[in-house]
Amino acid sequence: MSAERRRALHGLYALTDSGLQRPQDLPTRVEAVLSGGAHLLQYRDKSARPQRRQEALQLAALCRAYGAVFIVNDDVELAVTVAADGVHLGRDDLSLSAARARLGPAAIIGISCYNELGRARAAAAGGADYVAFGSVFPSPTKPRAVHAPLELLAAAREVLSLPIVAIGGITPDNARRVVATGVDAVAVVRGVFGVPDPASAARRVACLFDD
Ligand SMILES: Cc1ncc(COP(=O)(O)OP(=O)(O)O)c(N)n1
Ligand SMILES: Cc1ncsc1CCOP(=O)(O)O
Ligand SMILES: [Mg+2]
Repeated sequence: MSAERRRALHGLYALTDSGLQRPQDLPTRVEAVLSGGAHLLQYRDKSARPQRRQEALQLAALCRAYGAVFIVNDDVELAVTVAADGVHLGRDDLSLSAARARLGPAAIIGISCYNELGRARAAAAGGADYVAFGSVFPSPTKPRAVHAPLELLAAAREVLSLPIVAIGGITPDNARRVVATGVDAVAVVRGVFGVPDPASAARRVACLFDD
């Protein structure tokens, strides 16, 4: 992986949630998080609302303006439509190989590995650009997520050379302990979008990483 791509997959990775604000407030909230220093943004909307395309296009433009990476969750066709930088895929989504065939070699493809190192090794061997482990802490956004403890993140860092993302229950108050395991990025929903001041929450997490 190029040094430039490695640098891009580093720092605060903010994930949207359509339940956390009025639809008309989403771009302003995202801009606040980007201005606070998020390096990556994932459009994560589990609904089938027809506005998804328009929202994703708006967020893609904002990310371009801030030099942030724009990732679409689950939906490879939406990623193509809005010319996203890549997609994030879990076990219920399209396979890594099918997504790579559709998106091409330049696309960033992230894979959910839950608490399974074996799944991460397979993703790395299959050409994933990053792997994600979680939930590190209990997550109100995904209450049934399996637990991926800090010790697993540290063990993953020892054996994996591709970028590692930690997710689940991460907030400005606990992110330092997660970053200390050596992960490349922390993925956060409520810790930045579920608070009154998203820009300052984002700043508090982003400043834990060297730039
Ligand atoms: C960065 C990141 N990590 C993990 C996930 C979870 O993906 P998945 O397991 O497919 O669950 P949903 O998010 O689709 O509900 C993620 N989206 N992003
Ligand atoms: C998508 C996902 N996968 C594991 S936990 C989680 C949700 C993370 O949201 P929050 O940062 O609000 O805990
Ligand atoms: Mg998914």
